[in-house]
Parts: sequence; structure tokens; C-alpha cells
Amino acid sequence: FLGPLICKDALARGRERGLCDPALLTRMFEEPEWAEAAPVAAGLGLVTPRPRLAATSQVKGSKRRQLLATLRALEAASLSQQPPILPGSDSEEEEVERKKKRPQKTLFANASTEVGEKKKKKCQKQGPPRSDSEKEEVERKKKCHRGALDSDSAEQKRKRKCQKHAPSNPAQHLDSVEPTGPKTQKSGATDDPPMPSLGSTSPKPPHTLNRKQWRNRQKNKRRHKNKFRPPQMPDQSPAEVPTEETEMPPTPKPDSHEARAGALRARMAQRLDGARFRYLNEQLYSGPSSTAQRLFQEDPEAFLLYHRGFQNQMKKWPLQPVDRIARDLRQRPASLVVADFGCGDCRLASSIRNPVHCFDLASLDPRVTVCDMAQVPLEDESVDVAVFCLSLMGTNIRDFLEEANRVLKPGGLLKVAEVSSRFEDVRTFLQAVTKLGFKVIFKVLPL
Ligand SMILES: C[S@@+](CC[C@H](N)C(=O)[O-])C[C@H]1O[C@@H](n2cnc3c(N)ncnc32)[C@H](O)[C@@H]1O
Repeated sequence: FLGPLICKDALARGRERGLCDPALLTRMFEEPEWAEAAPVAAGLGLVTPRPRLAATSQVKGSKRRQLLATLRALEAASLSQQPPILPGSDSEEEEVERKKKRPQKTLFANASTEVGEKKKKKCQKQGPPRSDSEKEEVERKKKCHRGALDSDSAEQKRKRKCQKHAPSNPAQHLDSVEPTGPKTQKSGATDDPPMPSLGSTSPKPPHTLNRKQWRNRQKNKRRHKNKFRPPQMPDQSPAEVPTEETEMPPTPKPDSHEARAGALRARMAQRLDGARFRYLNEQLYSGPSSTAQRLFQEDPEAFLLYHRGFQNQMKKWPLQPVDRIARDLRQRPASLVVADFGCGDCRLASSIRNPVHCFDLASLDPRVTVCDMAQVPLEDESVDVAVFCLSLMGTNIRDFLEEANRVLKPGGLLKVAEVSSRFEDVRTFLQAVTKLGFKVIFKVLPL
């Protein structure tokens, strides 16, 4: 920053023109990283997610194809075996019939075909020798079923989970558990004969294979959903897998996805604000102050946006020029009247005890007098200190300096703070200011 303190020379108030050429001034805020920020953000936001989505859908597609192939193989195996059903065989159909007698367990068992399979296998291992009596068979199966349930705590947990979710879609469970009505070995053998499980050798009538197919299909659907279907990216309609929707617990993935999306949106919004700030900044520097005044009058939002961007930039600076000016002024009498040209949010007025006239193109604070600082509503020779802190914008800065010269008392102080890149040649600028009637007391470069 350049911080010249320029003392007004009362004898040199001739206001010689043409010596403070705006062409000598370059623009603020042209640091390369500012210009590069927006493209970097666009790359992050638009390019990155695409390959990730494509890869996910490919994996899902291949897994689904694998599952379908497995399903077809299972169905083909069942059809080709067509084992004869034996009285008292421990088939899945019988398992279903037992489940029907105990509604809660039935709900569980049918909510998870995988669990049903495990139970059936345990029954086959643990169950007593088969009896010719249907009653004994039923009793044996009940015992077996209970034993399986008691011995597998993980299974019970799953059961409870399924029972918990069951009411959310009772129709599905009803359809799954009791497609043919009440369950007994007899009824299963007549109306809807039991089907052999995958590992079972129990003979089954051919016409019951459809049921087996149906069960396998349900099981594979559940497996597919539980293992491969991320909840945040459903690829099946609810009608296809109604129970799975209730079985799937919310995972942190959707939340983190939402959080990432939110953060990305915030970043993009911030980048967009930055781009709009740079655009407005360019407008302020590249035209006369009257154009800037019109811009903010027609679009007050633009002024807010400009200052939001300015504040964001200021946060990155190690030193706020306005704070440096305030510090200097605090070492002077508080009775000095100050005029802050381009005051922004009145930070200077808030930092010192002096009376401060605040001027800006729009108002961020009640203390601001909205005007073009090329013409401020002050009497000639009415202020002790005129301040331009990062506000020498526009192509008519000579007008601003002449206005400051007008309102300053003889011997008053003109304080200017600018980024050094604003000036193509600082010495030339100071010479021009001198010819306007000021005497350079000191300058700090950089600040
Ligand atoms: C970069 S900001 C600096 C604000 C404040 N001086 C600071 O240092 O925090 C520049 C300010 O000058 C104001 N400004 C620029 N040209 C102006 C003009 N012709 N008349 C009044 N204010 C102007 C802008 O609106 C803006 O608020």
C-alpha cells in the first residue's frame, strides 16, 4: 500500500489541471489468484462428480447381472431336480407353514429369506428322526424352529429388525407368508405343495416349483438390495422391492453426500460472488464515477455484493489500510473534522473519536451521505482531514482530489491509501497531486 500524507498548501490552490492523469493509475484487485479462482471452482464442481456416478452405475449394473445369472442358475437347478416330496420332509414350504402358526416369527422369517434358509438348515441338522405321524412331524419342526431361533442370536436380532419393519408394509408380508392360506403339511402338499430348499433333497411335486422360484426371486431381490443398492441412489421402483425400503437403515452416506453437496454449493456460491465482485470492481475503475453511481442506484444489491466481496478480500490482508489511517488519526486531536471519501461501511468513523463526514455511492450505514464524492455536500475549507482509503476509483480521480482540496482547510491533511499496483508510477502521481496544491509530507511504500 501506498500511504502518502499530503499537506495542503494554501498558496498553491490554483488547482492546476491536467497534472493528475487517470491514465497513470492502474486498477486494484488484479492479483492473478483472483482471476484464476473461478475456473478452478468450475472444474471442481462440474467435472469431478461425473466419473464417480458413471462408475457407480457400472458396478451396480454388473452386480445386478451377476445376481440375475445366479438366480437363473438356481431356478434351472430346481427345475431339473424336481425331487419327489416325502411325507414329513423339512422343506421351505413346511417352514412357511410353521411360520404361519406363529405370526411374529413368520413376519421375520419372510422378511428375510436368507434367515429362513439358515433356519431350515439348522432344522435339518438338529431335528429328530422323521416320524410318520403328521402331528409328531409338526411338533418336531416347531422344536427345531425354536432351537434354531434360540441358538442364533444374530438371527434373532435380524428377526426383531424385520418384525420392527414389518408393519410398514404388511401387505408384502402377507403375500409372502401366506400365498396359499393356512399352513399344515397337508395343506401345503395339496393346495401349494412344499418346495425343496436349495440344499434339500426332499422330493417335491413339479407344480410347486413356481413357488420355489418365487421365493428364490424374493430372496435374491433382498440380497441384491441389501448388498448392492445404496439407499441414496435407488435404481428399483418401490413396487419391485417394497419390503427392502423399510429394511434399509439410513446410512451416513446420504448425509455425507448432502453435506458434500451443500459445501460444494456454498463454495460455488462464494466463487460466483467473487466473480461478480471482480466484475463490479472492474466497472468502478473503468468508467467515470457518474456511471458507478448509476450502477448502484439501479441495482442496490450490487453494492451489497461488492462490499461482501471486498470484505472477503480484506480478511486475507495482513493489515487493513483503514486501520492504519485510524491509528494515525488517533494520535492527533479528536477535534479534527474528518471527511471520509468512499467510506464503505464507516469503519474509519467507528474507529476514531473525531467527527467524520462519510461519503459513498450507496449506504451501508446510517452515517453515510450517499453521493458521488466528486461533489460532496460540504462547505469550502470546512474539514481538517480528507481521507481516500482504497477509494480512488473511476477515471475521474482528479475530480475527487480537487473536491478534497476544496473542502480542506488551509494546512489540512489529505490521506490516501491505495494498493501500489494502482499506480503505474507513484512519483508521477505525487507530482500531479503536488501541482493540485498539495505538499507531500511523507509517503510509506509499501505500507
Ligand atoms: C474499496 S472500498 C473501500 C471502503 C473503505 N474506505 C475501506 O477502506 O474500508 C471503496 C469505496 O469507495 C466507494 N466509491 C468509489 N467511488 C466513489 C465515488 N465516486 N463516490 C463515492 N464513493 C465512491 C465505493 O463505493 C466503495 O464503497
